[in-house]
Amino acid sequence: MLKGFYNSSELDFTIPENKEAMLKAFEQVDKEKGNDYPLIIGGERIMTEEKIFSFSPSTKEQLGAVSSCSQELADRAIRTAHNAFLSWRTTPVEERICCVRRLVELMKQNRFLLDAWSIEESGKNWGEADGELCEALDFFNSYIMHMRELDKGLELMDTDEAVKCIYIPIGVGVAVPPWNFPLSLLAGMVVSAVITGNTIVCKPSSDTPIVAYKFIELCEKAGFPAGVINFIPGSGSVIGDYIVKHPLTRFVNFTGSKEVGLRISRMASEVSEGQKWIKRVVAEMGGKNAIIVDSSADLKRAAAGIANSAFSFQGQKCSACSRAVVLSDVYDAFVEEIAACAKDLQAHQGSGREDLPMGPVINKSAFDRISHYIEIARNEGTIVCGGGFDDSKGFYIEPTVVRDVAKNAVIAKEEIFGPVLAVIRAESFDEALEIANNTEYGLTGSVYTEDRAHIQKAKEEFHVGNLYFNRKSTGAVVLQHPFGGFNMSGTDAKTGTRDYLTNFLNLKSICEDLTY
Ligand SMILES: NC(=O)c1ccc[n+]([C@@H]2O[C@H](COP(=O)([O-])OP(=O)(O)OC[C@H]3O[C@@H](n4cnc5c(N)ncnc54)[C@H](O)[C@@H]3O)[C@@H](O)[C@H]2O)c1
Ligand SMILES: N[C@@H](CCC=O)C(=O)O
Repeated sequence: MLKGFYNSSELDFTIPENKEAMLKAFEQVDKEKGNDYPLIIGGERIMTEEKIFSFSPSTKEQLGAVSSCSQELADRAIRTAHNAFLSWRTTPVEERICCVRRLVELMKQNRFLLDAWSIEESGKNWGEADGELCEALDFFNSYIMHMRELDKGLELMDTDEAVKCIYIPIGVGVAVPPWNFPLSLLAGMVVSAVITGNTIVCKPSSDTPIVAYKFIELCEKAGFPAGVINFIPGSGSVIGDYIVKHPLTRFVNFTGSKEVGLRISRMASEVSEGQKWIKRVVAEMGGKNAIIVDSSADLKRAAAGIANSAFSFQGQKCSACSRAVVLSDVYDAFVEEIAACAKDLQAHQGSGREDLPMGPVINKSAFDRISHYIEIARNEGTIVCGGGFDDSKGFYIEPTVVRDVAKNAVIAKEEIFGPVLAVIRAESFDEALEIANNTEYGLTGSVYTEDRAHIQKAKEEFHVGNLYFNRKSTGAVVLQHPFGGFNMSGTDAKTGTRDYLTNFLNLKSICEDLTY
């Protein structure tokens, strides 16, 4: 069934033409700086008095402003999406797919500009930004393939009656993505909704609204009818609860923190006046991911993989490793290796535009939260590398390695979402597994080992949605490593898969007695 699907390849920025194209895209970003972006409801562009300002985390420079949606306009967006649903739901699947295919082409044509805006707003480096664009393309291509299959309905038993069981769309969805994958996660939410025949109201993160707007503009150009995709940046506290509780909202697709995910889940379970359905919620949330380093592991390889998992994009991936659980007999040797990797990264940190291995964290509030955890770390272990932070020019935090952290320490239990790694000692492989599982989360995990029996044991007992061996815990690739977490990490929706699309579909079983 996967015949014909291929993963998109990331650009090689050592090729001069690619580098030049990227620099040109930054020039274009500079020209566009300071622009004002509207809401888009039913194809209409609406400017509001209230604004959300986007800032570069690398330099603190203001990049532009987007209109901020009120509850009244959010109501209009949901009603508009509801009206658009009445015709979009019966639009043939191949017509919907045509729009998505045009979107794929438009994304490719606008690749450098999308990458550049993503770098500017989120502080990621070039490779991370382009990797994200590839992930978005992979989502689209996988959803095209899955939708064609789903459109055939379920295979049923032969009978004298005419029977079929078909997938039908369910209604208006609300997409609430995070800022850390401002393009791929938002785009995946939008396209999974509309390719299945639903309509969507998208509320981007207030940290990355411009790259979101650029994507929605391409959706319009791709030919999705007005009202099918609506764009309403807004504050979570002003319109967040409102759009979740709205009686015409049929499903909510959320990715973000545990706190907001649980709030959405609670709000969505309450029935509003006039509501005729049980709302569906996809909520992909945080992690406190562990990588186990076994006695038999290649320590250099483990340290390199863990440094990449813990510090790339400044530890701001839900899949990032924030706990290294290391067997006692290799503990000291491993700490030396990981500290050396972190020191090397520390020397290569700068703005997103400089395209270095490490950049800034997203904003002042993240900077304050992470630096607060570093202060806690000083009392909970020994910092062997990093520990410094500086927000004079942008929001920079050094890659920080903390050794001798107890398994129940605060920095071993809470999601920090920054470049801070706790190194925890385990006396046996069984204890290492117990420590790895000892959080409320269950998103990603990895084990570095050459012991087959330990690999087998971890396959059975390491309870995470994405488990890896002898590699980093980040960088899931669509349809190679379907992504989604257990426990408080979320609903395990596994983006990119056929199962994922069924979150947004009903199955209708139809039977006709032919003897009548
Ligand atoms: N599991 C995954 O696949 C995955 C992927 C990326 C990020 N994450 C998690 O996301 C978090 C970081 O992202 P973040 O800081 O954007 O998370 P967040 O929870 O602060 O915000 C996520 C989104 O929710 C919106 N929001 C806030 N309050 C709301 C409300 N009351 N109602 C509706 N929407 C509301 C925000 O504006 C934003 O668009 C981390 O915890 C990270 O682990 C998880
Ligand atoms: N899917 C991404 C993480 C997304 C969350 O931030 C990875 O596998 O690294």
